[in-house]
Amino acid sequence: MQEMANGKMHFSAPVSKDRIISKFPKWYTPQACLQMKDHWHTRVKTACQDRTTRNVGMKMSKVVVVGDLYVGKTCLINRFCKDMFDRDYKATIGVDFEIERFELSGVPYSLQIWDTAGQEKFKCIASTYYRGAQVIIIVFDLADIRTLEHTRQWLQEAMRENDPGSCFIFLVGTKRDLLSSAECHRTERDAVKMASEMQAEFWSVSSKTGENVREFFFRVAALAFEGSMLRDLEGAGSHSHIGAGDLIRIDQGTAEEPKAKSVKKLSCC
Ligand SMILES: Nc1nc2c(ncn2[C@@H]2O[C@H](COP(=O)(O)OP(=O)(O)OP(=O)(O)O)[C@@H](O)[C@H]2O)c(=O)[nH]1
Repeated sequence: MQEMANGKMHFSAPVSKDRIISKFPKWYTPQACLQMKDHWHTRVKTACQDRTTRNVGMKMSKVVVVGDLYVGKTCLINRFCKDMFDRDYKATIGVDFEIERFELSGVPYSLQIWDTAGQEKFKCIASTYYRGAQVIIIVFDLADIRTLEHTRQWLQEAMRENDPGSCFIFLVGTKRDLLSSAECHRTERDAVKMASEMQAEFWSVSSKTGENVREFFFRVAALAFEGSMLRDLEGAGSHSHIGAGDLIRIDQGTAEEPKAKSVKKLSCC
């Protein structure tokens, strides 16, 4: 770490090369995407070139992953964060989280990714962690259409704790490796309709093969980062500055530093 002029710290350890995002990542399908542009917002681009922005500290957004049990939430997160896939099912008890570090257009940025339990008996605990999300990822199993039908309910529950105008919503179908291309096409058509209704961006992935997983999380990181920068810029008027929003403030020697790739388990047990 390195000390800043204002007494705050930022991480000096370089972000791993495969987490550097320089070009704006593309959507999965134009029929259900949150933004069709393929470049950073001009104000964000300008702010990223500013040294003050680059040195301001670590910005972070909260991402909450919800959906029925067994749809593959944990596997999705593990494929991206640890590049691993476990065939054996272990139910999430309560919630877990991972912190994943990125560098976007030269600016350090983190996603705090919350994995919640899909099982009914753990819902009450998991839902207490929904608050303050900048991104909500609703996961369903492409091979089990009932889980797509339940996504409306998951969205309602997540939005009960959040302001509709302040969240990016993603609808993600998992296990595409289990479907033939004709089956996949049919289910994706239904999912695109659902995503449009929810004003969500749709993605179709396989955590087993890794197909589209990295692309998906890069898209999440880019949209969340840009949204958070724009919020800061809007409030930048006379008092604020870039990074004032979700900046993690770390004073020298405190234990507040989130360890990259650290995992926390929180449960009722
Ligand atoms: N073939 C295939 N199996 C998958 C995929 N993703 C997950 N699975 C399997 O589906 C099962 C459930 O995956 P999990 O990630 O544990 O499901 P979850 O949604 O986190 O479940 P809860 O923690 O109970 O909410 C496991 O046996 C995984 O191996 C995938 O992309 N392809």
